[in-house]
Amino acid sequence: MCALISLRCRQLLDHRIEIFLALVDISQQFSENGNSRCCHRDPARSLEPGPEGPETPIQVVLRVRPMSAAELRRGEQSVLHCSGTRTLQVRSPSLAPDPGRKSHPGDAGSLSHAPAARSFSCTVFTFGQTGSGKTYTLTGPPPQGEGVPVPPSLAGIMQRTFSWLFDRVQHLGAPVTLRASYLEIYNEQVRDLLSLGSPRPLPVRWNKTRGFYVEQLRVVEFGSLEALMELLQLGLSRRRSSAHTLNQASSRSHALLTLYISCKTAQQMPPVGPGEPPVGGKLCFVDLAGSEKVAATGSRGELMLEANSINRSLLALGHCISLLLDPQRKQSHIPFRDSKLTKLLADSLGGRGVTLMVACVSPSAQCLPETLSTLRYASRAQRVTTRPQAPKSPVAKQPQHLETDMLQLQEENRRLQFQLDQMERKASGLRGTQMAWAQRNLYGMLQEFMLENERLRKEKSQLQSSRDLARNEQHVLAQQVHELERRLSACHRHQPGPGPAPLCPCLMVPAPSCHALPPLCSCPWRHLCPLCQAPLAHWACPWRERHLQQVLGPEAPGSRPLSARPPPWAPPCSPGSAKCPRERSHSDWTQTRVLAEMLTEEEVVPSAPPLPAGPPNTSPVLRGGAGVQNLAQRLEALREQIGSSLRRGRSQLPHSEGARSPGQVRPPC
Ligand SMILES: Nc1ncnc2c1ncn2[C@@H]1O[C@H](COP(=O)(O)OP(=O)(O)OP(=O)(O)O)[C@@H](O)[C@H]1O
Repeated sequence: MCALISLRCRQLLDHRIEIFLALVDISQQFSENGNSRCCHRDPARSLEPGPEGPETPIQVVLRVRPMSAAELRRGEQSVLHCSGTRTLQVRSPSLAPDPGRKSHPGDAGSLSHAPAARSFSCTVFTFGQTGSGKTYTLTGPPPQGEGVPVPPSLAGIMQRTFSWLFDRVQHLGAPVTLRASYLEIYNEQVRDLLSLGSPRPLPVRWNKTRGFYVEQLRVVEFGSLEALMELLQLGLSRRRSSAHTLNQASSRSHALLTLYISCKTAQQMPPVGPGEPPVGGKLCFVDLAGSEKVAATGSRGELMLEANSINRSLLALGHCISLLLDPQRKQSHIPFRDSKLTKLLADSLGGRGVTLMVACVSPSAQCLPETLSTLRYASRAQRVTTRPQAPKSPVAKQPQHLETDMLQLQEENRRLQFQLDQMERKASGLRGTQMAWAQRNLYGMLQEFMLENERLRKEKSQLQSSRDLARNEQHVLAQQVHELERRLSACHRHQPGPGPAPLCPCLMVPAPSCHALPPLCSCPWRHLCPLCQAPLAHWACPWRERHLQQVLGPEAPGSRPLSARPPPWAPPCSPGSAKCPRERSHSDWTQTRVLAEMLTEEEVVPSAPPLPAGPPNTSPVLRGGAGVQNLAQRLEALREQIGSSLRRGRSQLPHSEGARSPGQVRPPC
């Protein structure tokens, strides 16, 4: 026997445990043992851990068991020969006359193992014809009797891995929790091999975080190698097996033993629901039941039904593998739901784990067709790639993911329903035990659909209620904002005034009505005298009265009562005013101010009269977009105009006022 794998644990920065799956030189291990052979490619590249993340091919190795006593008794010949570590030779008169020929191109010879991969989730599974040595490879020979230990050289992969693991955990020094679960898939039903009572069928469920998992599966914590070995023996003793022509102790079920390795400290572990395995490293050993030709094994009745179920699930597995090989199909749907086996291996085959497959074959000439079929299977499987990733902690689901998941599940349900209908039609032609078996299976599937739908409905209602909550929260927030705004404006209203309003220096009206409305104040001379440019804050223009008369003519501030004057914030010339020869639109004026404020983000106080009347402006005043761009151009033009008009005004306002006629300095309006 050999040690195909060894495990290494190490503490990660994020305080979880990572498992390294290190493939060791299998050929050496096998030749040490001497009673079996293995072929693989490139054994030298074995111990270096590979990079995490990129696609990693499934590792496939081949094991050829020695001829059994029964085969020798029957006078069968051995037709398989390993030459070196890379080539399997087949000597079969029926196949080809050339004794040195490879079994077929690219099969055993191309069974390779790449540099070791590492991941949290590792799977080792054995497959091959019935009696080819799968169980033996994983668990070694059965104990010869009470208290007679199996020699370490004959121990199976599992026992070797267990002792290596304990060794490493002790050296690691960190507190580590080790747990195990052990189940079998018998006649498409999952049974817990570690259950306290008698094993009963358990449902397989799916969720985003865990993928497929078995509900209510017992996960047992263990602290010593002996305890783990006991769990293994307990499971092995409960597993279904029967005798047939090719194997006296043939396993009638697929068995999955899973070890969960996680950090012990509570704060380093995400919360785990009752019965859920902990998050962390995972190592799964899968002993597939052997494919069998019912005619060759002589199976009848119950045995035949078992064989059919085994073959069917192996077929589903093969189907998934071939789809996974196709890069285009890989992106689309892989029918992992077609059987319990493919569901539970979905993660290993198409997911985030590292997988090692051990193809087991018998060297007997009688088994050659099955051997070749196993080799083809292996050859295909080794081209399947996975992308190793650390499992994520079970965080709260994102609603949008939840919705997508639900849609996917519903789609699957529809498809499965269709299959179920078809099967039901087929089953109607069956009789007796076959009918009973078919009914049992159909009923199981139906039950699963119902449970899954129930779960879907629950998740949907959860999603709905979380949305309602969000909406309510939004509503409450809006109300709070509204209330705050209301209070703020009330505060402003009740603020004490600044005292008696000063008079507007230009029009001599009380300032509140003019200056208290700065954004809309249209008083054109609020800051600068339009004639001499003196700042209004220091209104000291010696010609003030005359300027005002010049600007306003007979409408000068002192010539009529305040009440009769136009409001100071109105544009100097009202729209449509007959007195204004160059009429400007009031809206132009306002528009320009709004725009200027918008562009400069400051209060804009006009420093000159509004625009001369031009073609009607149709562009709307918009915050942004083409309208704003047009207006910005117009504003620029306006500035130009104001500048030139001011320059002109200044040049016409020399310090000797006698050089000027009154009409000359009158602003445009
Ligand atoms: N490497 C080996 N050395 C010696 N004997 C072996 C070896 N491999 C298998 N055998 C023997 O071959 C027989 C069949 O092995 P095993 O039960 O492991 O086959 P299997 O593939 O698991 O069959 P099944 O699919 O029917 O369960 C057993 O008697 C076992 O002891």
